[in-house]
Amino acid sequence: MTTTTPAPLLAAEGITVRFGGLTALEDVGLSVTPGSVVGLIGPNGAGKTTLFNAVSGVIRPQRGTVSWKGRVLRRHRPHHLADLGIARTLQGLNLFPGLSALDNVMVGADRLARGGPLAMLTGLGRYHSDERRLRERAMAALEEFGAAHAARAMPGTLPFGVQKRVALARAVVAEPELLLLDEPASGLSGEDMDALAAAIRSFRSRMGVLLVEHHMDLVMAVCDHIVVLNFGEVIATGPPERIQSDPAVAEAYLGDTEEVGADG
Ligand SMILES: Nc1ncnc2c1ncn2[C@@H]1O[C@H](COP(=O)(O)OP(=O)(O)OP(=O)(O)O)[C@@H](O)[C@H]1O
Repeated sequence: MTTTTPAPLLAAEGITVRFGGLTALEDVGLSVTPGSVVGLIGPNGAGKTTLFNAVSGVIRPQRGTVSWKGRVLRRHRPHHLADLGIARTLQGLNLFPGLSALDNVMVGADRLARGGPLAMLTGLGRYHSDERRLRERAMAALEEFGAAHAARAMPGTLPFGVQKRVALARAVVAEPELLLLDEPASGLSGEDMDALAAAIRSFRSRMGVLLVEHHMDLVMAVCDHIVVLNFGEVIATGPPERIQSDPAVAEAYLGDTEEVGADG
């Protein structure tokens, strides 16, 4: 029986990033195929955020390429991601403080709106013809993440865990093909953490996921494939079981505040 690996949605190859004399990444690669959850882990300062930023177009590597569906992205910037079909959540929540939770999610649905974000917010353009559809879709996204009760609330009045659910709803409401998650578990505990794990697992049927995360329980529970960085280089790749028993990974984490196989 032959199995064919699906073509990657996202492929980063040979990424090298230097900040002055410091090499943050040296010849690093990873890929995310449709329906897979890829974890990017490593001790503090390993280069995870730098790679996330290179993939997102926040920084431009000195060497290497980022490809989307086989096409090299030469000058992409973060604001191009939505049009490509890529969504991301950042360590900060980045919710608009003056908009209700529902309106925040509707802004995320902008890719589906013909009127664009400005038209949607100001009532101009085709806002009215699209509004009900978008509102329903945004509400469904809030429901999916257990935050429908917060729809009318301003983000600042909501508990942190609910704000994170709103941010996640905003990221996926436009049905991206790839979701980039930067430390989504930070600041979460208990029920919120379980809900996040369930949500990420459920994404498999709809999109690929790249997860940068310190919380090892979450990484091991939801990832299909893990890439481990240390001092800007890939030191291990593979499924969670293999990573958990890899001596090089254990050694990299020695002395770090995070322990592989334990809570982050
Ligand atoms: N803008 C910058 N200017 C200079 N050095 C930087 C910059 N950004 C990151 N670095 C350095 O690059 C290296 C990799 O940093 P990066 O933030 O990517 O690591 P990380 O794995 O995300 O760490 P953490 O888990 O602590 O967030 C570190 O040595 C860091 O100090």
